[in-house]
Amino acid sequence: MHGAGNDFVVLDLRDGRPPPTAALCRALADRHTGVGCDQILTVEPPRQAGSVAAYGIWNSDGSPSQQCGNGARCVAAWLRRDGAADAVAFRLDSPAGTHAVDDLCGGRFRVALGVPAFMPASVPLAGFDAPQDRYVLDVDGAGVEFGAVSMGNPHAVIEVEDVDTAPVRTLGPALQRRPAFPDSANVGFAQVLDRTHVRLRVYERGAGETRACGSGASAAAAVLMRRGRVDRAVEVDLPGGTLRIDWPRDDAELTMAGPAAFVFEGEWIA
Ligand SMILES: N[C@H](CCC[C@H](N)C(=O)O)C(=O)O
Repeated sequence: MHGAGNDFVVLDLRDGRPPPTAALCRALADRHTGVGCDQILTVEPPRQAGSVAAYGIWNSDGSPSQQCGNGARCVAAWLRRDGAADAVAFRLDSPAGTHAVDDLCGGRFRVALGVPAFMPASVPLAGFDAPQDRYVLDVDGAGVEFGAVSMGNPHAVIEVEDVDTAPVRTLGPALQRRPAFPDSANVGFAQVLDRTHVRLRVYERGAGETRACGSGASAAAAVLMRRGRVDRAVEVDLPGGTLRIDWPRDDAELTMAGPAAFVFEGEWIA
């Protein structure tokens, strides 16, 4: 499956099979000797009463994550197709919490991803006690200014003049490797076009640059909204597609809406 070009192998483990090992995730994700994907998603029995199912997330390098916005929409589409979610509104559990999902029809879904967490300890971001709209870290001798927020997974957001020329594949890994990010980070490069449109590229933790990052679009929108740079409803244009982010108030849940598509089904020959 893919959500705006962020692609996934989806494993249905609702029969109680164990989650994949890191080695199996890396094997599945290999784009030459495996299936090829940015992340592996597992569909699992619900963790909370009232939820239809739960999902797990593993990056292509085998590392686990607590959240995947594009993946949440794909799991929602999976559950609607197999009838487990028999209503257009239902709830899904992730390692980050429980999420209200709306099937918007036409292959589009909206997911409530919780309240963005800006406390440094929540990101986590070490070396800072109170939340700041802008942090500065020294990266290879140069000061890099960024915002930081957790969507259940850690994000750094750098504002740039032009995403096409942003140093995504050099500064992304350099920043996520800083000791200030003890759990690494997904690094977004955001270009504000106007108050309702943002362009974004994301160098993801555990996967490198992806064609879209749902939690990254949410994180970038939340940082820019808190700075007053954009309105509380924005379209985020990523290389693989456009996501709609709404975050009406700082104490409200943020919602992310976008596509989810099935690509191929097969059997893994171990
Ligand atoms: N690389 C992320 C997980 C996948 C997130 C992304 N694909 C999304 O749509 O949110 C992390 O390690 O936190």
